[in-house]
Amino acid sequence: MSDLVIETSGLRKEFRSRRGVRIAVHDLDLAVPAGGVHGFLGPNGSGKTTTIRMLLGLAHATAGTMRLFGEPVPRRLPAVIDRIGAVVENPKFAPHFTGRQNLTLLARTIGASADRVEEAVATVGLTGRDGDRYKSYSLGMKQRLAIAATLLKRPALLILDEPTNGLDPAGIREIRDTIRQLGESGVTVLLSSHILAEVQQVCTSATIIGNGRLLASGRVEDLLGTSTAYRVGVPDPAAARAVLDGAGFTLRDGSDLLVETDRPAAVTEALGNAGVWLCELTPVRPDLETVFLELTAGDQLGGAA
Ligand SMILES: Nc1ncnc2c1ncn2[C@@H]1O[C@H](COP(=O)(O)OP(=O)(O)OP(=O)(O)O)[C@@H](O)[C@H]1O
Repeated sequence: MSDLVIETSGLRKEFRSRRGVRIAVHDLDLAVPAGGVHGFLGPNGSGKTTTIRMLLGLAHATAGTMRLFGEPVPRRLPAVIDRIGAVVENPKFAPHFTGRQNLTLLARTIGASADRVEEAVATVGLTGRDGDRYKSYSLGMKQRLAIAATLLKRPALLILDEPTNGLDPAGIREIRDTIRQLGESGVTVLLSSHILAEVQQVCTSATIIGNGRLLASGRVEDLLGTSTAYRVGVPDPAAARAVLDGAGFTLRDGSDLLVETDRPAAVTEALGNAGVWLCELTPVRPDLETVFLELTAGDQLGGAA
């Protein structure tokens, strides 16, 4: 029995129109392990929403197979849907009702108890603002209420499609903190986004797609790789540059003095021997954005043909 919460194999989606066939999702093998936050990353138009819509039975797959909690979907979706919460499109809430009233109504509809409303409000950090009318909420609060609504049935899998779209930095941070806490509480979160910096801070694993194709997948640590460059801080960078160059080190172009090496002690030694004293030697790891841009370089907007 697989411990993958989401699994697709050869998943494909073609859109046909008079202009021809557009392949939005291209034989995609997706593997999302249980627990933690899994980033589903790709540029605009790379097929993230289409994939999510297929997983949730909102769009038909042209080919391939999908499993949620080990069950083949869409055929067995009714058996697992109660374990899944999703924010895919803008949810509809009554603008004149408070956040709490909206959640209470929803809880009654799905047969969830009043404690769940309390719990969901607290989890998304809306306690204290849940008595305010929905129409007075900031975009970030609206998005958090949408997440709270999905938590009423205590899902084991939460699928969030671009939850920070249109939010300002404060709103992004609010959602990020909420998502991180959910991941830490044991919920598996699939977080689709094209905003890398923010995703890097919450994801434990990630899948990167471009033009509907899988480009890379794995633990964020592994996707980033290990650092092979160090930032050198010295009072006289020109002198240090000359010393390191003379000692045969590879230096990167740029305003910072960056040296590529797997022997940082040798940098210290070379500079010390020349009487140039370090005040900083910091490993520089590639960030997810760099990895992402390298992987998706050349991808055009829109699906592959
Ligand atoms: N109903 C549709 N008919 C035709 N083409 C579609 C349809 N839905 C999506 N597409 C195309 O499929 C491709 C993938 O779109 P999708 O919305 O899945 O990408 P995305 O990665 O979610 O992008 P974004 O980050 O902009 O939301 C795009 O080229 C899009 O234009």
